[in-house]
Amino acid sequence: MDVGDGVIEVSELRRRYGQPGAEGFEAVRDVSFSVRRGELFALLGTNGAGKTSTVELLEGLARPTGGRVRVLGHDPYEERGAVRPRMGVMLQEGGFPSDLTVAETVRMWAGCTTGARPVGEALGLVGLEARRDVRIKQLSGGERRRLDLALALLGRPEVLFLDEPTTGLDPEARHTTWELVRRLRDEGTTVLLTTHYLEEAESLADRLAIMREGRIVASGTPGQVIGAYPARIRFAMPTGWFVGDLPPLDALGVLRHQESDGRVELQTTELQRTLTGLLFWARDKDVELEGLDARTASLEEAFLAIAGASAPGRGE
Ligand SMILES: Nc1ncnc2c1ncn2[C@@H]1O[C@H](COP(=O)(O)OP(=O)(O)OP(=O)(O)O)[C@@H](O)[C@H]1O
Repeated sequence: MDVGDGVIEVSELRRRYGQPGAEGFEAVRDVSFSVRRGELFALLGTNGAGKTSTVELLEGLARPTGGRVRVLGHDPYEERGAVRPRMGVMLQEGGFPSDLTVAETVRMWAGCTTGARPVGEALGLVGLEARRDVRIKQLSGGERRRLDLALALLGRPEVLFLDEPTTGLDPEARHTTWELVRRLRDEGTTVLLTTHYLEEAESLADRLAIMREGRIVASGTPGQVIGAYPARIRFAMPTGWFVGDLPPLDALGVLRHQESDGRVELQTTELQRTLTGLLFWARDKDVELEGLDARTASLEEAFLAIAGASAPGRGE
């Protein structure tokens, strides 16, 4: 993986929970990746895969047990003062004083932020201007999430860490947030995102990594990760014809096939070759493949195959 121009550089990172000397539990095991300036990198994985444990090390909230982290060229734990003013962090739980209003909260935060945006501008970014005088305890879960994002953006960060930023947002607010994140990325902000919404990762990420049991088990552009998984072709076998009447499936690049009630599903990593062979066969036999549907794997299918390959285990 490229290093050098990496705004975030992580190599052989490890994090163990528990008392030093005791066996404990290793939540991050030998993780390496780098994120370039203006790139949006998504870290995916099932619950407990180690995403938050990794991101907290990048945010300088804990010291790694092993390996190395650099953010903007600095060790985020040892040189926190050099890095913190240049990063924006949106944690999974904001935790604000519930009696303050939205505007008071932003103002309080601005007091400890260098070069903070004006309150109105920060709230405008996330569509909360109209809620500025509402107390935190009266906000909906989605509005609190948007306030979390406004606070993360307050200091115009060069690096933005977003830990499940759209959890609890309605579809419209989620799309608005995606637009905002895209705009920030296009303006040069480097973004590290964790999310359980695969559509979000597929739509936003320039590159992504999937974690399982503390390790990265797949990484690349969404297209590369998806491309490693078979495409599917589905159709109804024409009346009077059987799968055995098709050209030899392995010669068409088919990896697996199944048939049920006359519906056939073929899996292939060579979608064009398989589809062409199938369509030529149908034309030669002058039959129609009803309900013909051909599609590449989705990130969700790839994710389920990769991340769900075995149950999370402890103590390996
Ligand atoms: N303070 C802690 N002490 C001991 N174990 C912990 C601690 N924090 C997290 N863990 C364990 O480390 C593993 C990784 O947790 P982590 O929160 O990093 O996963 P995650 O991928 O962010 O999950 P989620 O998607 O649920 O947020 C889990 O098995 C979790 O139980």
